[in-house]
Amino acid sequence: MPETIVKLQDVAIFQEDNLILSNITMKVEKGEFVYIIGKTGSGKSSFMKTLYGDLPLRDGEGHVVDFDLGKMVEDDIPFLRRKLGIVFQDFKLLPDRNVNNNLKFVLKATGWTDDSKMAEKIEEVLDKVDMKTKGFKFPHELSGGEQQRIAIARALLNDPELILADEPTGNLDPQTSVEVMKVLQEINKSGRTIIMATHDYALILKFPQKTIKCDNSKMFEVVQRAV
Ligand SMILES: Nc1ncnc2c1ncn2[C@@H]1O[C@H](COP(=O)(O)OP(=O)(O)OP(=O)(O)O)[C@@H](O)[C@H]1O
Repeated sequence: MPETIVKLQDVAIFQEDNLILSNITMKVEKGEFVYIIGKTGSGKSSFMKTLYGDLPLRDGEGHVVDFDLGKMVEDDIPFLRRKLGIVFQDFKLLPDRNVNNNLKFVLKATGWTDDSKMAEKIEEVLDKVDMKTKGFKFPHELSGGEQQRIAIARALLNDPELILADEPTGNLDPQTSVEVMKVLQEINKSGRTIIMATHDYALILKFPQKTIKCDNSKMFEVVQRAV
């Protein structure tokens, strides 16, 4: 039996009073890799924000991992986020501390206390993104692609059931984008579910996966060649 990670039924998404997307009905099963595409302003980020609880669900039914978005209150949001790994276009690393301490900060904030277990986990996630030797570097000492790998490592810290990546290659050159995509693909192959918003169509063609388009306030699956 497939395990459903995201289930939306007749969802409408608003920014303030503006309807951004409507009639969204979809399921994402465990292990899937799904692209969300669409032109600027079509609602990709609003969709992602709804999934990670940054935009409240006002209309329809939505389940993300084992959270009912419609019943969630403010205090539930951190618990939802612990089940998610979120990756942004602009990396969002803390500039005042090195990679190890960026990762340790997240572990501590999510309840980890044992120093040796934290060190072990940090080594494990850095290894997954091929950055094991860069733990003592500060963010400004890393390239954009390396910073994004660290951001992906950070997203893996709490073994998330779902990774939400909003334009993860938006600030990267084409070659570095491909390298970051390979990392995401490896992570997906190890069984993790990934939803990635992007407008990089070249990347989608290179790494074809299920693709859902936001257009004219609607979301629908597209076949690759019609992208
Ligand atoms: N915080 C906000 N308050 C009000 N309106 C917003 C807010 N954020 C986004 N919007 C509006 O919602 C619509 C969808 O924006 P969204 O950021 O979801 O699109 P997007 O597809 O992610 O675009 P991009 O590719 O440029 O990131 C746009 O019309 C935008 O102006």
